Amino acid sequence: MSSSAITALVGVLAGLLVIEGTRKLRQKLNSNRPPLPPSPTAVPFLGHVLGVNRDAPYITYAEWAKTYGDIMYTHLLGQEMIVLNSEELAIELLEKRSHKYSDRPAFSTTEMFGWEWGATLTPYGPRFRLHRRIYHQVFHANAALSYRPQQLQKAYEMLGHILTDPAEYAEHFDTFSASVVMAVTYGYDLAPGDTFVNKIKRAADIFLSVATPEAAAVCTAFPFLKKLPPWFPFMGFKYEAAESARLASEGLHQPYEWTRRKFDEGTAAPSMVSDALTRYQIDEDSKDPVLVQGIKEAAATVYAAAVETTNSTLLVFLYLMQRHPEVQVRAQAEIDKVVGTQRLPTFDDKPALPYVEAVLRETMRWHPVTPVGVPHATSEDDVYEGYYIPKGATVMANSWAIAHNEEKYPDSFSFIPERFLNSDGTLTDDTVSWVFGFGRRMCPGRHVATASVWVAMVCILALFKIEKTEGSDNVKWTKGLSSHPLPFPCKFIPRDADIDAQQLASLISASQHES
Ligand code: HEM
Repeated sequence: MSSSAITALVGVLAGLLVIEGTRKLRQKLNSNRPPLPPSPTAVPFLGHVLGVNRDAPYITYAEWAKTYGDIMYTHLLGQEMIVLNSEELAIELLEKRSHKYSDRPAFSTTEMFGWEWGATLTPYGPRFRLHRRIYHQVFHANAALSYRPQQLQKAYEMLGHILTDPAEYAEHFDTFSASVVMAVTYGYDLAPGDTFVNKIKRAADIFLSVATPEAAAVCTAFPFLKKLPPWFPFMGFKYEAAESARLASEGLHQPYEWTRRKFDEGTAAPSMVSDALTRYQIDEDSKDPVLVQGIKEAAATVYAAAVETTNSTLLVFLYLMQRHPEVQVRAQAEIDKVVGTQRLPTFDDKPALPYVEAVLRETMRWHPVTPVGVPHATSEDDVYEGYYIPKGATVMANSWAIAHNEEKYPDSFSFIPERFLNSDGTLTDDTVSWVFGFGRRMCPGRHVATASVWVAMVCILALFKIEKTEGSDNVKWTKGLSSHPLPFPCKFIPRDADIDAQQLASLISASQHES
């Protein structure tokens, strides 16, 4: 649903909200509870819908924090929201009181788009615990080490694709991110152009671009909208919802069934799904349908949660590199000293490359690709520092505001990897873990994610110099829950002018011998 459609809908239907808003307000005035957190002035009953920058709400919230403080209350068409604008507060509530703050808001559009099974959206309860158990078993820090050979292999393949076809780098990033995820989740070896994952990708793309929180808020406030046909004015998004629902259902079952077949034949490569089938001794799906459904849900969610975020981080990295040749020079000097020029980097080099790690951390800090994280929700009422936090409120930790906390990150809009280095060149303790969220919902794939982004970055820096070209300064950024630059023109110049596919193959072979 477009922004103008939402605004028009809001205008037409505002009157209905007045009745509902009056009822809620009366209820609130009558109770003896403590005050809500500070809040900007709202349009009566519509809330803050008109004051929030819809393309980048996190910027509005960070601005408001200067006046109202780090904890704020807002509401959007009756949906109450608490915005946390500091890392300390997010830890205080989302981690230390995680038993109350680990639910997810019930987006009324989720089911319409066919994503009601998504682990990222699951309410805090038994299904959530099953998903998290499966994730923990396969993605905890030590388990994540076992995926490094696949990650390295896929990064080397990506270098070959960029070398032969640099203009299509965004597609190569995507293939890299998707192929790591498919290997890790299903043991599936994805080739470029492979259509196996297109369904879940398309379903995730539709959901992320169309099922915005604003569309959800409108449908929640006016449930009858869900019943209107797609040809009804402003309801065009329902065509996309129907397509998303069909694709999401196929994406939920088909990749699982592929791995199940391989598992039964005894030819399945190690993966999250085959690990779960072995661990829970599921020799037949009918033996424990609830568990099998949980495995399918956890696995299919990984694709949606991992590909876009990994890919987005690589696009931010590229954007920063073409603007900061001095950072490339320093990183490449470090790589050349440790790795040399007769092979490519491997994970064994990681501890000896602190500057490259600092570039990774500064990239994730400079522009968090999920700027308001993924919203949590409260499952109970709470009181914090005298403020009332209602049950059912959406709670957002504003990563954007955390990234731009000038006390912790001075000159925060500048890209300065050195901020993560001590004076002796070793790394500081700040791993920017907050970009992966907080508490019981914190990203379970963070160890896999940082390894994927690190290996892709270090390999690109080892082989190429990235330069601006015409159009490089005209970069557009995506809007919504996930934020990253849209592909922009830039040059990948091989650092060794003579390198060709054959020489790259020799470098790869020397590196594999080394690792
Ligand atoms: C740079 C890449 C990534 C970033 C920035 C990122 C960030 C996040 C964030 C902010 C959340 C929400 C946390 C919260 O609610 O507090 C999340 C959730 C999640 N992430 Fe990631 N993620 C990345 C990559 C991955 C990867 C590679 C995987 C899987 C291998 C993954 C799997 C998940 C899942 C399943 C959830 C939902 C967890 C839940 O709701 O309980 N993510 N991620």
